[in-house]
Amino acid sequence: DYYILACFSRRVYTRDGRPVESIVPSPKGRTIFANIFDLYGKDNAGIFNVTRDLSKTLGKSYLRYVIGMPSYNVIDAETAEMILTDQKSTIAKGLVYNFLHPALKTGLLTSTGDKWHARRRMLTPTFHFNILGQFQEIFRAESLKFVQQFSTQDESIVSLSELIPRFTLNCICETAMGVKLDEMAEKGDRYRESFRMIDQSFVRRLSNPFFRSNTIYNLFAAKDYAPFLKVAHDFSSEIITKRRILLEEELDYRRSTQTADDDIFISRHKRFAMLDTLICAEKDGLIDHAGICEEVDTLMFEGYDVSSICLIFTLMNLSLYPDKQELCFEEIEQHIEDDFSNLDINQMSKLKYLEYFIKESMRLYPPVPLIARQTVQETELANGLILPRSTQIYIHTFDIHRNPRHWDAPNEFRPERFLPGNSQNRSICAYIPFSAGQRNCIAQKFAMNEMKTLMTVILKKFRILPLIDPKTIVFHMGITLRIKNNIRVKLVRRK
Ligand code: HEM
Repeated sequence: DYYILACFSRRVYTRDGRPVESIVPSPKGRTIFANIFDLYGKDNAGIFNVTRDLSKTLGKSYLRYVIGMPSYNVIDAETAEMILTDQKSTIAKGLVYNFLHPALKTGLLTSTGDKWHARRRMLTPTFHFNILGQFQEIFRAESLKFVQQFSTQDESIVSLSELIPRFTLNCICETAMGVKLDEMAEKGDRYRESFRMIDQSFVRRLSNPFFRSNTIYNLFAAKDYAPFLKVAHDFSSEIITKRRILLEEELDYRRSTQTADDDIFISRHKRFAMLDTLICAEKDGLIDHAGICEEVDTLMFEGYDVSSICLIFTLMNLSLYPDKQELCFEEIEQHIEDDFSNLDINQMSKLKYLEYFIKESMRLYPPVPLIARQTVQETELANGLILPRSTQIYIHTFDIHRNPRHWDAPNEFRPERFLPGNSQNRSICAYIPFSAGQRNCIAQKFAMNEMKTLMTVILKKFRILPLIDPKTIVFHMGITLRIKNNIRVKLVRRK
Protein backbone atom coordinates (compact mmCIF):
# COMPACT_ATOMS: atom_id res chain seq x y z
CA ASP A 1 0.00 0.00 0.00
CA TYR A 2 1.14 3.48 -0.75
CA TYR A 3 0.48 6.01 1.96
CA ILE A 4 1.29 9.64 1.29
CA LEU A 5 2.21 11.09 4.68
CA ALA A 6 3.48 7.81 6.03
CA CYS A 7 6.39 8.19 3.60
CA PHE A 8 7.67 10.85 5.96
CA SER A 9 7.42 8.54 8.93
CA ARG A 10 10.41 6.65 10.26
CA ARG A 11 9.78 2.95 9.73
CA VAL A 12 10.02 0.05 12.12
CA TYR A 13 12.32 -2.70 10.88
CA THR A 14 13.67 -6.04 12.11
CA ARG A 15 17.11 -7.14 13.22
CA ASP A 16 17.33 -10.11 10.86
CA GLY A 17 15.54 -8.58 7.85
CA ARG A 18 12.31 -10.55 8.40
CA PRO A 19 9.24 -8.67 7.24
CA VAL A 20 7.90 -6.54 10.10
CA GLU A 21 4.42 -7.99 9.40
CA SER A 22 5.65 -11.44 10.44
CA ILE A 23 5.97 -10.05 13.97
CA VAL A 24 3.32 -7.33 14.14
CA PRO A 25 0.38 -6.56 11.86
CA SER A 26 -0.21 -3.00 10.59
CA PRO A 27 -3.90 -2.32 10.06
CA LYS A 28 -4.89 -0.21 7.07
CA GLY A 29 -5.82 3.38 7.86
CA ARG A 30 -9.16 5.05 7.11
CA THR A 31 -7.60 7.29 4.46
CA ILE A 32 -4.58 7.22 2.17
CA PHE A 33 -2.69 9.08 4.90
CA ALA A 34 -1.85 5.90 6.80
CA ASN A 35 -3.48 5.91 10.27
CA ILE A 36 -3.25 9.66 10.75
CA PHE A 37 -6.98 10.31 10.55
CA ASP A 38 -8.22 7.07 12.13
CA LEU A 39 -9.64 8.90 15.15
CA TYR A 40 -10.50 12.19 13.47
CA GLY A 41 -14.15 13.25 13.70
CA LYS A 42 -15.14 10.37 15.96
CA ASP A 43 -17.00 10.98 19.18
CA ASN A 44 -15.59 9.90 22.55
CA ALA A 45 -17.18 6.46 22.37
CA GLY A 46 -15.99 5.99 18.78
CA ILE A 47 -12.41 6.85 19.74
CA PHE A 48 -12.51 4.38 22.60
CA ASN A 49 -13.85 1.65 20.34
CA VAL A 50 -11.31 2.02 17.52
CA THR A 51 -8.60 0.44 19.64
CA ARG A 52 -10.97 -2.14 21.17
CA ASP A 53 -12.07 -3.27 17.70
CA LEU A 54 -8.50 -3.45 16.40
CA SER A 55 -7.38 -5.53 19.33
CA LYS A 56 -10.28 -7.95 18.81
CA THR A 57 -9.80 -8.33 15.07
CA LEU A 58 -6.00 -8.51 15.09
CA GLY A 59 -5.63 -10.47 18.35
CA LYS A 60 -2.05 -9.24 18.82
CA SER A 61 -0.06 -6.08 19.33
CA TYR A 62 0.04 -3.97 16.18
CA LEU A 63 1.71 -1.01 14.48
CA ARG A 64 0.15 2.13 13.13
CA TYR A 65 1.77 4.99 11.27
CA VAL A 66 0.81 8.50 12.34
CA ILE A 67 2.38 11.85 11.47
CA GLY A 68 6.12 11.34 11.22
CA MET A 69 6.28 8.40 13.59
CA PRO A 70 5.14 4.84 14.08
CA SER A 71 2.90 3.93 16.97
CA TYR A 72 3.24 0.51 18.55
CA ASN A 73 0.01 -0.62 20.20
CA VAL A 74 0.57 -3.24 22.85
CA ILE A 75 -2.18 -5.64 23.90
CA ASP A 76 -0.10 -8.53 25.26
CA ALA A 77 1.63 -8.94 28.60
CA GLU A 78 5.04 -9.99 27.24
CA THR A 79 5.49 -6.89 25.10
CA ALA A 80 4.16 -4.68 27.91
CA GLU A 81 6.82 -6.17 30.19
CA MET A 82 9.59 -5.42 27.66
CA ILE A 83 8.49 -1.80 27.55
CA LEU A 84 7.61 -1.08 31.18
CA THR A 85 10.63 -2.77 32.70
CA ASP A 86 13.13 -1.35 30.20
CA GLN A 87 16.48 -1.12 31.94
CA LYS A 88 18.36 0.69 29.19
CA SER A 89 16.56 3.99 29.67
CA THR A 90 15.79 4.22 25.97
CA ILE A 91 12.06 4.42 26.69
CA ALA A 92 10.44 7.46 28.30
CA LYS A 93 6.95 8.85 28.81
CA GLY A 94 4.97 9.21 25.57
CA LEU A 95 4.10 12.36 23.69
CA VAL A 96 0.47 12.38 24.85
CA TYR A 97 1.59 13.33 28.37
CA ASN A 98 2.53 16.70 26.85
CA PHE A 99 -1.22 17.24 26.39
CA LEU A 100 -1.45 17.27 30.19
CA HIS A 101 1.22 19.93 30.62
CA PRO A 102 -1.21 22.89 30.66
CA ALA A 103 -2.99 21.28 33.63
CA LEU A 104 -0.25 19.40 35.48
CA LYS A 105 2.92 21.05 34.08
CA THR A 106 5.73 18.60 34.72
CA GLY A 107 4.74 17.04 38.03
CA LEU A 108 5.59 13.49 39.01
CA LEU A 109 3.27 11.91 36.43
CA THR A 110 4.53 13.88 33.45
CA SER A 111 8.16 14.71 34.29
CA THR A 112 11.18 12.74 33.13
CA GLY A 113 14.90 12.32 33.82
CA ASP A 114 16.61 13.89 36.83
CA LYS A 115 13.62 15.99 37.76
CA TRP A 116 11.42 12.90 38.01
CA HIS A 117 14.06 11.00 40.04
CA ALA A 118 14.41 13.84 42.53
CA ARG A 119 10.67 14.30 42.96
CA ARG A 120 9.98 10.58 43.28
CA ARG A 121 12.67 10.37 45.98
CA MET A 122 11.09 13.36 47.73
CA LEU A 123 7.54 12.00 47.69
CA THR A 124 8.10 8.26 48.24
CA PRO A 125 8.48 8.54 52.06
CA THR A 126 5.09 10.24 52.27
CA PHE A 127 3.50 6.94 51.19
CA HIS A 128 5.34 5.00 53.90
CA PHE A 129 3.39 2.38 55.87
CA ASN A 130 3.43 4.49 59.07
CA ILE A 131 2.07 7.54 57.30
CA LEU A 132 -0.61 5.51 55.55
CA GLY A 133 -1.65 4.15 58.94
CA GLN A 134 -2.34 7.68 60.08
CA PHE A 135 -4.39 8.49 56.98
CA GLN A 136 -6.63 5.60 57.89
CA GLU A 137 -8.42 7.78 60.45
CA ILE A 138 -9.38 10.17 57.66
CA PHE A 139 -10.57 7.40 55.35
CA ARG A 140 -12.72 6.02 58.15
CA ALA A 141 -14.19 9.43 59.06
CA GLU A 142 -14.92 10.27 55.41
CA SER A 143 -16.49 6.84 54.84
CA LEU A 144 -18.75 7.29 57.86
CA LYS A 145 -19.70 10.72 56.55
CA PHE A 146 -20.51 9.12 53.21
CA VAL A 147 -22.92 6.55 54.65
CA GLN A 148 -24.40 9.10 57.03
CA GLN A 149 -26.15 10.67 54.02
CA PHE A 150 -28.35 7.56 53.73
CA SER A 151 -28.68 6.60 57.37
CA THR A 152 -32.26 7.81 57.87
CA GLN A 153 -33.81 5.84 54.99
CA ASP A 154 -34.27 2.10 54.67
CA GLU A 155 -33.57 2.34 50.97
CA SER A 156 -31.68 4.97 49.00
CA ILE A 157 -30.88 5.41 45.34
CA VAL A 158 -27.30 6.55 45.07
CA SER A 159 -25.67 8.13 42.06
CA LEU A 160 -22.13 6.81 42.41
CA SER A 161 -20.92 8.95 39.52
CA GLU A 162 -21.89 12.06 41.48
CA LEU A 163 -21.10 11.16 45.07
CA ILE A 164 -17.95 9.08 44.88
CA PRO A 165 -15.74 11.78 43.30
CA ARG A 166 -16.74 14.07 46.16
CA PHE A 167 -15.63 11.41 48.66
CA THR A 168 -12.26 10.85 46.97
CA LEU A 169 -11.60 14.57 46.60
CA ASN A 170 -12.26 15.05 50.33
CA CYS A 171 -9.92 12.16 51.13
CA ILE A 172 -7.02 13.36 48.99
CA CYS A 173 -7.33 16.95 50.22
CA GLU A 174 -7.32 15.97 53.83
CA THR A 175 -4.64 13.29 53.64
CA ALA A 176 -2.21 14.57 51.03
CA MET A 177 -2.87 18.27 51.44
CA GLY A 178 -3.78 18.42 55.12
CA VAL A 179 -6.76 20.66 54.34
CA LYS A 180 -10.41 19.86 55.09
CA LEU A 181 -12.68 20.65 52.16
CA ASP A 182 -15.83 21.15 54.20
CA GLU A 183 -16.01 24.91 53.80
CA MET A 184 -14.75 24.70 50.21
CA ALA A 185 -17.26 22.10 48.97
CA GLU A 186 -18.64 24.28 46.20
CA LYS A 187 -15.16 25.12 44.93
CA GLY A 188 -14.42 21.40 45.03
CA ASP A 189 -17.40 20.75 42.75
CA ARG A 190 -16.18 23.41 40.32
CA TYR A 191 -12.70 21.91 40.42
CA ARG A 192 -14.07 18.50 39.44
CA GLU A 193 -16.13 20.04 36.65
CA SER A 194 -13.06 21.87 35.35
CA PHE A 195 -11.15 18.61 35.19
CA ARG A 196 -13.89 17.14 33.03
CA MET A 197 -13.17 19.89 30.52
CA ILE A 198 -9.41 19.38 30.77
CA ASP A 199 -10.10 15.74 29.95
CA GLN A 200 -12.00 16.86 26.85
CA SER A 201 -9.06 18.92 25.67
CA PHE A 202 -6.88 15.81 26.03
CA VAL A 203 -9.22 13.76 23.85
CA ARG A 204 -9.46 16.57 21.30
CA ARG A 205 -5.69 16.60 20.92
CA LEU A 206 -5.56 12.84 20.74
CA SER A 207 -8.09 12.58 17.96
CA ASN A 208 -7.19 15.62 15.87
CA PRO A 209 -3.71 15.23 14.35
CA PHE A 210 -3.37 19.00 13.84
CA PHE A 211 -3.75 19.67 17.56
CA ARG A 212 -0.83 17.45 18.40
CA SER A 213 1.35 20.43 17.61
CA ASN A 214 1.58 22.79 20.59
CA THR A 215 1.68 25.81 18.28
CA ILE A 216 -1.53 24.96 16.45
CA TYR A 217 -3.27 23.91 19.66
CA ASN A 218 -2.23 27.10 21.45
CA LEU A 219 -3.40 29.23 18.51
CA PHE A 220 -6.78 27.64 17.88
CA ALA A 221 -7.97 25.59 20.84
CA ALA A 222 -6.19 26.46 24.08
CA LYS A 223 -8.44 29.46 24.77
CA ASP A 224 -11.49 27.14 25.06
CA TYR A 225 -9.96 25.54 28.12
CA ALA A 226 -8.18 28.49 29.73
CA PRO A 227 -11.06 29.32 32.15
CA PHE A 228 -11.18 25.71 33.37
CA LEU A 229 -7.44 25.57 33.89
CA LYS A 230 -7.74 28.74 35.93
CA VAL A 231 -10.40 27.19 38.17
CA ALA A 232 -8.23 24.10 38.74
CA HIS A 233 -5.06 26.07 39.43
CA ASP A 234 -6.82 28.60 41.68
CA PHE A 235 -8.28 25.75 43.70
CA SER A 236 -4.91 24.07 44.25
CA SER A 237 -3.26 27.45 45.03
CA GLU A 238 -5.87 28.08 47.70
CA ILE A 239 -5.16 24.67 49.20
CA ILE A 240 -1.42 25.38 49.27
CA THR A 241 -1.96 28.77 50.91
CA LYS A 242 -4.25 27.24 53.55
CA ARG A 243 -1.77 24.47 54.30
CA ARG A 244 1.17 26.87 54.58
CA ILE A 245 -0.68 28.69 57.34
CA LEU A 246 -1.80 25.49 59.10
CA LEU A 247 1.67 23.99 58.91
CA GLU A 248 3.29 27.06 60.43
CA GLU A 249 0.78 26.92 63.30
CA GLU A 250 1.36 23.19 63.73
CA LEU A 251 5.14 23.52 63.68
CA ASP A 252 5.00 26.31 66.26
CA TYR A 253 2.86 24.07 68.44
CA ARG A 254 5.17 21.09 68.00
CA ARG A 255 8.24 23.19 68.77
CA SER A 256 6.66 24.29 72.00
CA THR A 257 5.62 20.78 73.07
CA GLN A 258 8.43 18.71 71.53
CA THR A 259 10.40 16.21 73.63
CA ALA A 260 14.05 15.47 72.91
CA ASP A 261 13.48 12.28 70.87
CA ASP A 262 10.45 13.52 68.87
CA ASP A 263 10.93 13.94 65.16
CA ILE A 264 9.33 17.29 64.57
CA PHE A 265 7.82 16.34 61.24
CA ILE A 266 6.78 12.77 61.77
CA SER A 267 5.53 13.06 65.28
CA ARG A 268 3.77 10.06 66.72
CA HIS A 269 0.74 12.11 67.59
CA LYS A 270 0.27 14.34 64.59
CA ARG A 271 -0.66 13.47 61.06
CA PHE A 272 1.77 14.35 58.31
CA ALA A 273 0.42 15.69 55.02
CA MET A 274 2.31 15.07 51.78
CA LEU A 275 2.11 18.75 51.01
CA ASP A 276 4.13 19.38 54.19
CA THR A 277 7.02 17.45 52.68
CA LEU A 278 6.98 19.75 49.69
CA ILE A 279 6.74 22.90 51.79
CA CYS A 280 9.62 21.72 53.98
CA ALA A 281 11.65 20.83 50.87
CA GLU A 282 11.03 24.37 49.62
CA LYS A 283 12.63 25.71 52.82
CA ASP A 284 15.67 23.54 52.01
CA GLY A 285 15.79 24.96 48.48
CA LEU A 286 14.93 21.60 46.87
CA ILE A 287 11.74 22.77 45.17
CA ASP A 288 10.16 26.16 44.41
CA HIS A 289 6.55 27.36 44.59
CA ALA A 290 5.88 26.42 40.95
CA GLY A 291 7.22 22.93 41.68
CA ILE A 292 4.89 22.58 44.65
CA CYS A 293 1.94 23.65 42.50
CA GLU A 294 2.62 21.05 39.83
CA GLU A 295 2.96 18.25 42.38
CA VAL A 296 -0.21 19.32 44.16
CA ASP A 297 -2.11 19.43 40.85
CA THR A 298 -0.78 15.98 39.98
CA LEU A 299 -1.56 14.37 43.34
CA MET A 300 -5.01 15.94 43.49
CA PHE A 301 -5.92 14.86 39.97
CA GLU A 302 -4.60 11.31 40.36
CA GLY A 303 -5.83 11.09 43.91
CA TYR A 304 -9.43 12.00 43.31
CA ASP A 305 -10.17 11.06 39.73
CA VAL A 306 -8.52 7.68 39.32
CA SER A 307 -9.60 6.31 42.70
CA SER A 308 -13.18 7.44 42.17
CA ILE A 309 -13.42 5.55 38.88
CA CYS A 310 -12.19 2.42 40.58
CA LEU A 311 -14.65 2.80 43.45
CA ILE A 312 -17.60 3.46 41.14
CA PHE A 313 -16.98 0.26 39.18
CA THR A 314 -16.22 -1.81 42.25
CA LEU A 315 -19.44 -0.75 43.97
CA MET A 316 -21.35 -1.39 40.77
CA ASN A 317 -19.86 -4.88 40.63
CA LEU A 318 -20.83 -5.53 44.25
CA SER A 319 -24.40 -4.75 43.23
CA LEU A 320 -24.20 -7.03 40.18
CA TYR A 321 -22.75 -10.09 41.96
CA PRO A 322 -24.77 -10.58 45.17
CA ASP A 323 -23.14 -13.94 46.05
CA LYS A 324 -19.69 -12.38 45.94
CA GLN A 325 -20.98 -9.33 47.81
CA GLU A 326 -22.09 -11.73 50.54
CA LEU A 327 -18.58 -13.27 50.70
CA CYS A 328 -17.10 -9.78 51.15
CA PHE A 329 -19.67 -9.03 53.85
CA GLU A 330 -19.00 -12.26 55.78
CA GLU A 331 -15.28 -11.57 55.74
CA ILE A 332 -15.86 -8.03 57.02
CA GLU A 333 -18.15 -9.33 59.76
CA GLN A 334 -15.41 -11.71 60.84
CA HIS A 335 -12.68 -9.08 61.14
CA ILE A 336 -14.20 -5.65 61.71
CA GLU A 337 -16.11 -4.51 64.80
CA ASP A 338 -19.60 -3.06 64.31
CA ASP A 339 -18.45 0.35 65.55
CA PHE A 340 -15.42 0.25 63.17
CA SER A 341 -13.11 0.82 66.14
CA ASN A 342 -10.59 -1.69 64.75
CA LEU A 343 -10.80 -0.55 61.13
CA ASP A 344 -7.05 0.02 60.94
CA ILE A 345 -4.40 -0.97 58.44
CA ASN A 346 -3.55 -4.25 60.18
CA GLN A 347 -7.12 -5.41 60.36
CA MET A 348 -7.82 -4.36 56.80
CA SER A 349 -4.95 -6.46 55.53
CA LYS A 350 -7.06 -9.46 56.62
CA LEU A 351 -9.81 -8.55 54.16
CA LYS A 352 -8.33 -10.68 51.40
CA TYR A 353 -11.47 -11.49 49.46
CA LEU A 354 -12.42 -7.83 49.38
CA GLU A 355 -9.02 -7.13 47.87
CA TYR A 356 -9.48 -9.83 45.20
CA PHE A 357 -12.85 -8.28 44.44
CA ILE A 358 -11.32 -4.82 43.93
CA LYS A 359 -8.54 -6.31 41.82
CA GLU A 360 -11.00 -8.12 39.57
CA SER A 361 -12.92 -4.88 39.18
CA MET A 362 -9.74 -3.10 38.12
CA ARG A 363 -9.01 -5.91 35.68
CA LEU A 364 -12.28 -5.44 33.81
CA TYR A 365 -12.45 -1.68 34.32
CA PRO A 366 -8.88 -0.40 34.62
CA PRO A 367 -9.15 3.24 35.76
CA VAL A 368 -6.12 4.09 33.61
CA PRO A 369 -6.88 2.19 30.40
CA LEU A 370 -3.87 3.46 28.46
CA ILE A 371 -0.22 4.03 29.35
CA ALA A 372 1.98 5.79 26.80
CA ARG A 373 5.72 5.64 26.25
CA GLN A 374 8.14 6.63 23.51
CA THR A 375 11.59 5.60 22.46
CA VAL A 376 14.21 8.29 23.03
CA GLN A 377 16.62 6.55 20.70
CA GLU A 378 16.50 3.60 18.33
CA THR A 379 15.50 0.65 20.49
CA GLU A 380 15.70 -3.06 19.79
CA LEU A 381 13.09 -5.23 21.45
CA ALA A 382 13.46 -8.88 22.40
CA ASN A 383 10.86 -9.84 19.77
CA GLY A 384 13.25 -8.70 17.01
CA LEU A 385 11.63 -5.34 16.21
CA ILE A 386 13.79 -2.25 15.96
CA LEU A 387 11.78 0.82 16.89
CA PRO A 388 13.14 4.12 15.56
CA ARG A 389 13.53 7.15 17.82
CA SER A 390 10.20 8.78 18.84
CA THR A 391 8.12 5.68 18.22
CA GLN A 392 5.00 6.14 20.33
CA ILE A 393 4.13 3.07 22.36
CA TYR A 394 0.58 2.69 23.64
CA ILE A 395 0.06 0.03 26.26
CA HIS A 396 -3.64 -0.77 26.18
CA THR A 397 -4.23 -2.00 29.72
CA PHE A 398 -7.92 -2.42 28.93
CA ASP A 399 -7.13 -4.96 26.20
CA ILE A 400 -4.31 -6.71 28.06
CA HIS A 401 -6.69 -7.26 30.98
CA ARG A 402 -9.21 -8.88 28.64
CA ASN A 403 -6.75 -10.75 26.44
CA PRO A 404 -7.87 -14.41 26.27
CA ARG A 405 -4.20 -15.46 26.04
CA HIS A 406 -3.75 -14.32 29.63
CA TRP A 407 -7.21 -14.80 31.12
CA ASP A 408 -9.71 -17.68 30.96
CA ALA A 409 -13.19 -16.43 30.10
CA PRO A 410 -11.87 -12.86 30.26
CA ASN A 411 -15.28 -11.20 30.35
CA GLU A 412 -16.44 -13.12 33.42
CA PHE A 413 -16.18 -11.49 36.81
CA ARG A 414 -14.20 -13.88 39.04
CA PRO A 415 -12.32 -12.43 42.03
CA GLU A 416 -10.97 -15.94 42.71
CA ARG A 417 -8.49 -15.41 39.87
CA PHE A 418 -6.41 -13.49 42.38
CA LEU A 419 -6.14 -16.25 44.96
CA PRO A 420 -2.38 -16.86 45.36
CA GLY A 421 -2.61 -20.35 43.84
CA ASN A 422 -4.40 -19.02 40.76
CA SER A 423 -1.98 -16.20 40.01
CA GLN A 424 1.28 -18.13 39.87
CA ASN A 425 1.58 -18.81 36.15
CA ARG A 426 0.38 -15.44 34.99
CA SER A 427 2.80 -13.12 33.16
CA ILE A 428 3.92 -10.22 35.35
CA CYS A 429 2.34 -7.62 33.09
CA ALA A 430 -0.94 -9.45 32.42
CA TYR A 431 -2.32 -7.37 35.27
CA ILE A 432 -1.12 -3.75 35.40
CA PRO A 433 -3.82 -1.42 36.77
CA PHE A 434 -1.09 0.52 38.59
CA SER A 435 1.37 0.12 35.70
CA ALA A 436 4.71 -1.63 36.37
CA GLY A 437 8.41 -0.82 36.48
CA GLN A 438 9.89 2.34 37.91
CA ARG A 439 7.05 4.62 36.74
CA ASN A 440 4.40 2.61 38.55
CA CYS A 441 1.77 4.29 40.71
CA ILE A 442 3.34 5.75 43.80
CA ALA A 443 0.07 5.49 45.75
CA GLN A 444 -1.12 1.91 45.23
CA LYS A 445 -1.44 1.13 48.92
CA PHE A 446 -2.98 4.49 49.67
CA ALA A 447 -5.64 3.87 47.00
CA MET A 448 -6.30 0.31 48.15
CA ASN A 449 -6.77 1.38 51.78
CA GLU A 450 -9.08 4.20 50.80
CA MET A 451 -11.23 1.92 48.66
CA LYS A 452 -11.30 -0.95 51.15
CA THR A 453 -12.33 1.41 53.95
CA LEU A 454 -15.30 2.89 52.12
CA MET A 455 -16.45 -0.53 50.90
CA THR A 456 -16.17 -1.97 54.39
CA VAL A 457 -18.24 0.80 55.92
CA ILE A 458 -20.90 0.62 53.20
CA LEU A 459 -21.15 -3.18 53.28
CA LYS A 460 -21.48 -3.33 57.05
CA LYS A 461 -24.46 -1.00 56.94
CA PHE A 462 -26.09 -1.71 53.60
CA ARG A 463 -26.83 -4.36 51.02
CA ILE A 464 -26.05 -3.01 47.53
CA LEU A 465 -28.59 -3.71 44.77
CA PRO A 466 -28.09 -3.11 41.05
CA LEU A 467 -29.71 -0.36 39.02
CA ILE A 468 -27.68 -0.73 35.85
CA ASP A 469 -27.29 -3.41 33.21
CA PRO A 470 -23.52 -3.55 32.49
CA LYS A 471 -24.29 -4.31 28.83
CA THR A 472 -25.59 -0.74 28.49
CA ILE A 473 -22.32 0.82 29.61
CA VAL A 474 -20.84 3.08 26.94
CA PHE A 475 -17.14 3.71 27.45
CA HIS A 476 -15.60 7.01 26.51
CA MET A 477 -12.01 7.86 25.75
CA GLY A 478 -10.37 10.08 28.36
CA ILE A 479 -7.20 10.50 30.36
CA THR A 480 -8.84 7.90 32.58
CA LEU A 481 -11.63 5.41 31.91
CA ARG A 482 -14.80 7.39 31.22
CA ILE A 483 -18.38 6.31 30.71
CA LYS A 484 -21.44 7.97 29.28
CA ASN A 485 -23.76 6.41 31.88
CA ASN A 486 -24.56 7.68 35.32
CA ILE A 487 -23.87 4.62 37.47
CA ARG A 488 -26.38 4.23 40.28
CA VAL A 489 -27.03 1.55 42.89
CA LYS A 490 -29.67 1.01 45.54
CA LEU A 491 -28.54 0.85 49.16
CA VAL A 492 -30.81 -1.19 51.44
CA ARG A 493 -30.13 -0.84 55.14
CA ARG A 494 -29.14 -4.09 56.87
CA LYS A 495 -31.29 -4.90 59.86
C1 HEM B 1 -7.24 2.93 41.99
C2 HEM B 1 -6.51 4.00 42.04
C3 HEM B 1 -5.32 4.28 41.17
C4 HEM B 1 -4.92 3.68 40.01
C5 HEM B 1 -5.57 2.53 39.27
C6 HEM B 1 -3.70 4.34 39.59
C7 HEM B 1 -2.99 4.02 38.45
C8 HEM B 1 -1.82 4.63 38.06
C9 HEM B 1 -1.09 4.30 36.88
C10 HEM B 1 -1.49 3.26 35.85
C11 HEM B 1 0.02 5.09 36.84
C12 HEM B 1 1.08 5.11 35.75
C13 HEM B 1 0.64 6.11 34.71
C14 HEM B 1 1.53 6.18 33.53
O1 HEM B 1 2.68 5.79 33.53
O2 HEM B 1 1.02 6.70 32.55
C15 HEM B 1 -0.02 5.93 38.01
C16 HEM B 1 0.94 6.86 38.32
C17 HEM B 1 0.83 7.73 39.37
N1 HEM B 1 -0.15 7.74 40.33
FE1 HEM B 1 -1.72 6.47 40.50
N2 HEM B 1 -3.40 5.33 40.49
C18 HEM B 1 -4.35 5.31 41.47
C19 HEM B 1 -4.42 6.15 42.56
C20 HEM B 1 -3.53 7.14 42.84
C21 HEM B 1 -3.62 8.03 43.97
C22 HEM B 1 -4.69 7.96 45.04
C23 HEM B 1 -2.57 8.90 43.87
C24 HEM B 1 -2.16 10.02 44.78
C25 HEM B 1 -2.40 10.05 46.05
C26 HEM B 1 -1.81 8.53 42.70
C27 HEM B 1 -0.66 9.17 42.28
C28 HEM B 1 0.08 8.79 41.18
C29 HEM B 1 1.29 9.48 40.76
C30 HEM B 1 1.90 10.71 41.43
C31 HEM B 1 1.76 8.80 39.63
C32 HEM B 1 3.02 9.11 38.84
C33 HEM B 1 4.13 8.23 39.39
C34 HEM B 1 5.45 8.40 38.68
O3 HEM B 1 5.49 8.51 37.45
O4 HEM B 1 6.45 8.36 39.39
N3 HEM B 1 -2.41 7.46 42.10
N4 HEM B 1 -1.15 5.64 38.74
